[in-house]
Amino acid sequence: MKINIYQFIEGAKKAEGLAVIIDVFRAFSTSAYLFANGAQAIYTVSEVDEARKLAEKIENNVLVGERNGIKLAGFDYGNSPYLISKQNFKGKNIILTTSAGTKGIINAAQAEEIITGSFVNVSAAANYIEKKDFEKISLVAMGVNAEKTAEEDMALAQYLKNKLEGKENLNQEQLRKKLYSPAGDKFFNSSTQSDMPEEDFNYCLNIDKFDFVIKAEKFSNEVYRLKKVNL
Ligand SMILES: O=C(O)[C@H](CS(=O)(=O)O)OP(=O)(O)O
Repeated sequence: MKINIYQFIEGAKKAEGLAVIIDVFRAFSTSAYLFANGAQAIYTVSEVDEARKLAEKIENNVLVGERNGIKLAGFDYGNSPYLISKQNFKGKNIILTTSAGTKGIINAAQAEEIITGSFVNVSAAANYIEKKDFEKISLVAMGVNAEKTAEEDMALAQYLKNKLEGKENLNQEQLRKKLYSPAGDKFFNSSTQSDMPEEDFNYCLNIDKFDFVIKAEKFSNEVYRLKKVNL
């Protein structure tokens, strides 16, 4: 198995074999909490207008999304795993657009298969990858706004690579210490607590809270559908 680590949209475009699109803070941590709280499917789109248009076609939908971390006007929820974890989404179809994570999925069209990457289900992803036995694994760290390295996304890429290669990893305490600052700074700003609450930091770094994988499948040219895969 050959494992490559890529970054940003260009990295997603290069992804081959099995692609893991990584967004720890926060899109794919939030996605896991959405599925854990009953979401039926998550439709990911790049652009805000596309999300609004899709909402006219998909029944029983809930609009979730942000730009610069702040909930979008007219959307039901922002991208906070903590706030999402307080709601029941049983049977709901989520329409999700975020600054980095959802764009990565749309751009990984050359990959044979796409799953999401976050700490909350990293061991499930590793087990899934081992079972699937692809020759090429592409780990794509989406970064901040898909254009600047995010330490937490690179940390997940390295953690997953280490796991697949049977190497030692940081424990939860060490990981939280490493990512507290500057990576986690955005969660400790008193003026943005309603969009990026401090609880999000630990919610995103709760290693292996969930034992399912999130797989992305093409729904239409501009839309991928995420589904929960139990191992
Ligand atoms: O909502 C988030 O935390 C981020 C905002 S940004 O990329 O850091 O500007 O969006 P995400 O797509 O979850 O990385």
